Amino acid sequence: MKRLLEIKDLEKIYNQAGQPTAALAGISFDVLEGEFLGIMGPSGSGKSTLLNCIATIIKPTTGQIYLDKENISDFSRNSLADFRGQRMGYLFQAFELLDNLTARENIMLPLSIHGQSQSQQQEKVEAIARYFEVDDILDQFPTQLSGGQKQRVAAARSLIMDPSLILADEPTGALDSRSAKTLMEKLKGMNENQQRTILMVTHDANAASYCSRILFIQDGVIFHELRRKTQESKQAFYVRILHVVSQLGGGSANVL
Ligand SMILES: Nc1ncnc2c1ncn2[C@@H]1O[C@H](COP(=O)(O)OP(=O)(O)OP(=O)(O)O)[C@@H](O)[C@H]1O
Repeated sequence: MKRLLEIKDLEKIYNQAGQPTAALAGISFDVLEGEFLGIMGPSGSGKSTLLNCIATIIKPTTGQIYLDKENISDFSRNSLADFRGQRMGYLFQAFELLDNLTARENIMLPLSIHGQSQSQQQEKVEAIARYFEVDDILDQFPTQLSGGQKQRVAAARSLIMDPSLILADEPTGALDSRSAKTLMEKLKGMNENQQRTILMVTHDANAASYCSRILFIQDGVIFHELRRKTQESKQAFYVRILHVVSQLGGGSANVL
């Protein structure tokens, strides 16, 4: 399978009160097209820094990130914004919906920015809203929606441009377990049926058990990797994830 994302010797040094601190300490890995990769690790291990470097929100100190063989650290500001919008979709813990726009307008926003016709936009929005089971609330505003509905609207928005890569940072972090399950099943469905590539940072072992592979990071480097075996049940994979989590000294699914 094709390598969609290549991370090479990525280092990010922050200055903390005059002291250089390595949030990423030379991390390298690849993500294959169609993978659902989880990133787990203790608080402060560098997960968000890694995701934000890939999202081109922050610049690494050294190292390279290739998306589809293009070095995304080489992009000029304008092409970067374009690139971000079309090639990557983002899903965050805090939904990041615009409260003064309806669910429909929120989902449509990336399409409007990239100049698609109204009829094309409507069709696409309705299809993706049906998939995420938010088609009946499209004309409501975010403040009228439950947390689960908001996150499914945000997920629909992150996928509306057909991005090559979806970046998710704690997408279930603010959801109750039932809403989290629905969201994860929808994302997994997109991954399996449409070969969408997803990279997800999570503290939640249950959400992580939907992944095909998990990288555990600590002190800005990879210290362990788990791969879901062919035919392995989600439950059996979950138990293996918990085992690694407990070895890290957390002892509980939510401590990482
Ligand atoms: N803007 C910043 N300036 C200085 N130091 C930072 C900055 N952002 C992160 N750090 C430091 O970099 C390290 C990694 O932080 P990061 O947020 O990537 O970890 P994380 O694994 O995502 O943590 P959490 O699970 O708590 O969100 C930490 O030591 C953090 O204090």
